[in-house]
Amino acid sequence: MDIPFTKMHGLGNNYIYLDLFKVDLPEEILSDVAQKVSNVSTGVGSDGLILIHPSSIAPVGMRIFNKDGSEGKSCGNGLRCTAKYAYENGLVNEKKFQIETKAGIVDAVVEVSNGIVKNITINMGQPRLKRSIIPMVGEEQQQVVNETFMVDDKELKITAVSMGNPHAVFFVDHIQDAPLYELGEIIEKDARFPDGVNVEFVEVVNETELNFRVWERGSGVTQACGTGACAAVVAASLNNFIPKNKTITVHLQGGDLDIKWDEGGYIWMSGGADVIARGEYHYKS
Ligand SMILES: N[C@H](CCC[C@H](N)C(=O)O)C(=O)O
Repeated sequence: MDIPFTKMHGLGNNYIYLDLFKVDLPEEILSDVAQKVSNVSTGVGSDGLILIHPSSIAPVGMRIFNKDGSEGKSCGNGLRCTAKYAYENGLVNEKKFQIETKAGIVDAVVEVSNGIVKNITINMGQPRLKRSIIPMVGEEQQQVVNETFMVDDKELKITAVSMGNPHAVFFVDHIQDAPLYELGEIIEKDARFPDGVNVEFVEVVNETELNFRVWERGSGVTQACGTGACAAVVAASLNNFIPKNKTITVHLQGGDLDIKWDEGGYIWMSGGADVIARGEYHYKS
């Protein structure tokens, strides 16, 4: 099956995007397509697969599948790329519009120059903080802020945040010392997270800057994670490392995102998105 695709990235967090306004794929092959197309040797190579699809509740919808074929519920970098694609390909004709995700509907605003989307701001909604919603085992109504979290014989301090997808945030003194490869996969698959978890290590540079690295559920280390950057700002604020309602610059491996947790409790994410290539993927089941 030959499938037209667009490869796009947000700060190096790259996905293969399929436009389901133009192609139709059976639900049962999506996970297999995600695994195969993401393979850098035998596929196109990416952090996963994103579907831009018709929606009955918004002008456009977005679904994300990780490199391992698992489906996530939201994707910050993916939402910025989806907004860019939707505007530049005429799926929407306003600069402000909504996008449906499995984590709920988000509001997008695109900044355009000569018909090209240069920057995208997304209202990512409100963070979910109760253990039962993260989800994380333990007292259901509790939040998880600066809690002791033992991994083998290592004592870590965890703050857990959901942006519709689960994030485990750990603060470190120096980002270059973050145990991304030693602990990323262990924590991702820890039984205390029934659905698995995205794992972020964060260094507080000052009260308006964070350094950030991520091990993603289902994809491993990526250059950037938009929902993770939102979770990092929420966690830093909950720990009183940074103020609320101020724009925080998050320095990710692939570049910077501006994030604000506003007085209404909404998280705003602003950053770029780029097209890498267009082509035709020869999928074999
Ligand atoms: N890279 C994405 C997050 C993917 C999340 C996915 N790994 C999961 O929740 O399973 C982002 O920019 O927000």
